[in-house]
Amino acid sequence: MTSAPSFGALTLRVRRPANGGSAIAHADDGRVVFVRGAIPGELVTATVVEDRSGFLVAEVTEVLEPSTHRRDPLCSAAAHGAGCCDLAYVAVEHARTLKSEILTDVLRRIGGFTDDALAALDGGPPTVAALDDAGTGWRIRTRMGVDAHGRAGLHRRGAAGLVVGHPCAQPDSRLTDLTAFDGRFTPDADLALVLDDDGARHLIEIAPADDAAKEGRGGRRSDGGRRAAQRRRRRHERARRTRVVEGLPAARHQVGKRTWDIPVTGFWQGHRAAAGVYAQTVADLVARHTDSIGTCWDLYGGAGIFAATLTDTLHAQAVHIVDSDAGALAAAEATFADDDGIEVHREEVAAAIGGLPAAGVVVLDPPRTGAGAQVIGQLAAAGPDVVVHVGCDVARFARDLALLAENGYQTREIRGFDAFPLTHHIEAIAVLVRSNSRPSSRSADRGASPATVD
Ligand SMILES: C[S@@+](CC[C@H](N)C(=O)[O-])C[C@H]1O[C@@H](n2cnc3c(N)ncnc32)[C@H](O)[C@@H]1O
Repeated sequence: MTSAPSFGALTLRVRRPANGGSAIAHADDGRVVFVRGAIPGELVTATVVEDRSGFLVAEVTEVLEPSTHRRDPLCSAAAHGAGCCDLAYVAVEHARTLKSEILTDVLRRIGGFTDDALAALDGGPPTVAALDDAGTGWRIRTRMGVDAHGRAGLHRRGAAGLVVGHPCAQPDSRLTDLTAFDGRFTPDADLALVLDDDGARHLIEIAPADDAAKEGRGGRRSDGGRRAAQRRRRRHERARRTRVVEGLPAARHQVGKRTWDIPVTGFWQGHRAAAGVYAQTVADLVARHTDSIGTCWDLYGGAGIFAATLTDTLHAQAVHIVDSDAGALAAAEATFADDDGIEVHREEVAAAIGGLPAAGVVVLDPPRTGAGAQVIGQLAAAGPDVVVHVGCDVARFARDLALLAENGYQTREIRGFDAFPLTHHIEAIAVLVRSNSRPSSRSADRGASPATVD
């Protein structure tokens, strides 16, 4: 990557949305320009900030012909340079329309779906649906940083430092009003904040990172470098001291009849409606595609939201939850202490699959990196009849669907969810069925019983 002083400012007609929050235009020489801060249809001037082989990246400096969907930024923090709400300037409903276009586009380009294949899906080409009516104030779990004066703030986009005194529009406002703590946090610490289902706030301070751990923040770097740095930061974070500032070390969340006590520093869906909607969606999609459900796997299962719905709604005989996170699995063990049918495996998914009993239904909910070729190959070799893929990065999700297709699984339905309003992120859930006649090596002992949906 080199800077491109020769390009300077460009005047561009912006054509269509791109995955990742930019919009696509073409420079006079025909090169593709990914424009940040623009809405398809607009005429803008933009400054080139990156010149990569084959395409440019530019940032809007002036909107000459604004879209009717342009809004004053809904997020004060983003308007002041924070990296939180990259689509804060787009009306939330229109952003959903753009996300639907992006979802079908990545399914075509990366997932290998033709227009006919998308039209043939149950429900037709997928769209991105709202999780609830709230475009703002939906987040119940968030992270913040602490500046040198002990004040909470949001990390800047693409740069070191914090934006202080300007709230982000994503969190429930009960979560991030921290003025009472101004000057009282440890400089350079991180904060984990959670609102539990009763509306109580839980706040943990994570001691300042050492220099290696700080690598994971800020600054411009290639995507691969950023992800590696994030992994290193997470590893370091586990070793950092934590201090409960308010509330408890774990927060209670409920889905259906089950409750979980999830560590404040651990993983739970960020949108208050997400866990319930995804659980219902998984149950619905599985029930549509199998009339027998015996043993299931909940891969990357965390605390076991899907294990619960497979057991409680679909009456699975046995569910194996696999996750590498000790905190999530401790929560799962406590929640399922009286369920003989639910077993917890603390392992990497790739290492665990070979040792699990055969399953007729597999739900996988990998992190943003997706499951990848190795895990998809192992999964397909085990030969479940039905696979449900829950993806929080649509490009990796589409790649995993393509890998599943290569391994004999046909996608039947895909649903998109606007689980991160004000940002470009999209959640998608697909159901696939085994379409080849290759028998599973372990299909004999599935112990199937009729699937019913409560
Ligand atoms: C998107 S979260 C989903 C968690 C859970 N399904 C839920 O909805 O709460 C991804 C989960 O994958 C786990 N994870 C990430 N990489 C893993 C791996 N290689 N093997 C096992 N678990 C992994 C994380 O600990 C995290 O709990």
